[in-house]
Parts: sequence; structure tokens; C-alpha cells
Amino acid sequence: MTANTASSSVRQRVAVAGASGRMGRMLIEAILNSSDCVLAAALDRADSPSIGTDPSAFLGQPSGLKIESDIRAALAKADCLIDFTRPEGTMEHLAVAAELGVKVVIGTTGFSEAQKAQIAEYAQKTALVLAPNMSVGVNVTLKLLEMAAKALRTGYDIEIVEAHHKHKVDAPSGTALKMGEVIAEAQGTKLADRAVYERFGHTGERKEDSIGFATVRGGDIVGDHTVLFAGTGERIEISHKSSSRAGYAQGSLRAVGYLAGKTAGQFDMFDVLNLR
Ligand SMILES: NC(=O)C1=CN([C@@H]2O[C@H](COP(=O)(O)OP(=O)(O)OC[C@H]3O[C@@H](n4cnc5c(N)ncnc54)[C@H](OP(=O)(O)O)[C@@H]3O)[C@@H](O)[C@H]2O)C=CC1
Ligand SMILES: O=C(O)C1=N[C@H](C(=O)O)C[C@H](O)C1
Repeated sequence: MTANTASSSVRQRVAVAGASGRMGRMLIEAILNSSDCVLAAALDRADSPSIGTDPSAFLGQPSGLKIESDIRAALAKADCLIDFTRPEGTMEHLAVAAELGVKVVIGTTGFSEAQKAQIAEYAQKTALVLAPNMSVGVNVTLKLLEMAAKALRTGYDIEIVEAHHKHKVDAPSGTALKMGEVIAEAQGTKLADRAVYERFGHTGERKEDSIGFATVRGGDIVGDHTVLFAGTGERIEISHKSSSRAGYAQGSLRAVGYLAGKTAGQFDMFDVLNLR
């Protein structure tokens, strides 16, 4: 069977960057099974062994497309790019998308502050969604954290623990950092003034008002996040655990649909899911 790649006027034509990556494959599967999107192009780096192969061959379901490396040619065929790659790759792709007015859903994590500022500038030229976690469950968890952080402003020490697979290259995860930002903001503060990313040796007592981060890496853990509010005589733990990447892909497709009516501006999953 030839998969869902035939063009239709109402369906969003989607290009996927990092097509042979963990999320790239998940996204391709989700698009091929979607009635709202068609797979318009699949991208990988020029030196990737995947170039020239069918992006859905791994599903045993040919798409009729070939993975390519020319971002400009790929985006000429698309309404929206979904990018889960690395910060440097996303920045390169975004420059071209902004020039061509192609919308972008960015799932990549690990951006520097300078890169985030550059993304905000590109958002003046095209519409984009940037979120470190596209899953509905994680974004609802962020809202729960906002509420908890307001109610537990004093008397509770906050620690964020995240666990991911052994191939993950950035730490703490983008989601853990976002959790820290949401909590700090709900408490009228800035994460940069409170974050403690490392502890080793004779650290002294816990710094008052700090938000601590701990990172676990191993095996095939998809993504676990726990925020601990540790008080005196009690503690509250708010956890989210992903057992599949499908939720990230489904959230990304919702973001594509959300952007369909937009021409410029930066949005996140709170906008897409109407959680703001
Ligand atoms: N927002 C969310 O919901 C989620 C975000 N993520 C984030 O998405 C990103 C990708 O994760 P994952 O799929 O696991 O990673 P993978 O390493 O499995 O896939 C990354 C893909 O991007 C390609 N790539 C790497 N560097 C570049 C570059 N400079 N230019 C173009 N393409 C590049 C890789 O190609 P090659 O193999 O040749 O290097 C590969 O195809 C990470 O930042 C991760 O944190 C992940 C899951 C959910
Ligand atoms: O690299 C991953 O796998 C994931 N990365 C994102 C992050 O850094 O928060 C989202 C999810 O946790 C999976």
C-alpha cells in the first residue's frame, strides 16, 4: 500500500527534519496515519546513510518519497516543518523557513539563550511553535506545577529529577528546565537566580530558596520527570512518565494544525492546547 503522501488542498503539507532519528520516525508514522497532514518531504544530514532511502521503509509501508538533504528544496514543497534535531540544525532550518514563510514546529531542546533570542526574531517572519515537550500530559503537569508552586511558596524545598535514555545529549532535559521556569515564575522569581544544577563534595547545607536539578541517564527510558516539594513532616511529588514517544508526535501534529491559520508569531503548547 502507498501511504498518505498524496496532496490534498485541506491537508497540511509537512516536512520532517531528522527523519531517521527517534522522533523523526515517530513523526513520519504519525503523519502517514493522519487525515489532517500529508508527508511532503523528509530531511536528514547530507552525510547520513539514510539519504535517498524511503522515509517510511522502516514501517514496511512505502511513501514514494526519498530522504533528502536540501532544506530549501524540501521546504518549497511544505506548509510546515517539524524539527526534532539538534540546536545547530534547527537554527539552520529555521533561517530558511523564515525566509520562505514556512511554519515550524520545534521540538529540539538544548538551545542557548542567544539561540532562543534568534528564534524569537525568526518568529516575526513566520509562525512557529517552540516547546520542549509536546505531550498533552506533560503540559497539564506544568499547569499542576504552577498551582502547586503558588500554594507552596514557603516552607517547601523544590527538587526536579529527570531520567532519560542513554543517547540523550542535553541535560537537564528541556522539560525539566521548563518545569523550573514555570515554578520560579509562579513564585514571582527567576529560575536563573535559584537553579542549582550540580552538587558534589562538601556542598554545605541546601541553599535557601534554591531549585535543584538531578539527571539520570540510562537504557531506553523515554522520559520521566518528578518535581518534589519537600516540607517538614511531608512531601509532595508530581510526576509524569512517558512510556512511548507517540504522545510527542501527536502533540506535534496538533501544533501543525494550530499554526495553519497563523502567519507569524511564537507560540507554545499552552497556546496549542488552550492551557494558558
Ligand atoms: N519537544 C518534545 O516533545 C521532544 C523533544 N525531543 C528533542 O528532540 C531532539 C531529537 O531527539 P531524538 O529524535 O531522540 O534524537 P535523534 O538523535 O534520534 O535524532 C536526531 C535527528 O536529527 C539529525 N541531526 C542531528 N544533528 C543535525 C544537524 N546539525 N542538522 C540536521 N539534522 C541533524 C540526526 O541525524 P544524524 O543521526 O545523522 O546525526 C537525526 O536524524 C532532541 O533535542 C530531544 O531532546 C525529543 C523528544 C520529545
Ligand atoms: O531527548 C528526549 O528523548 C526527550 N527530550 C525532551 C526534553 O529534553 O525535555 C522531551 C522528552 O523528555 C524526551
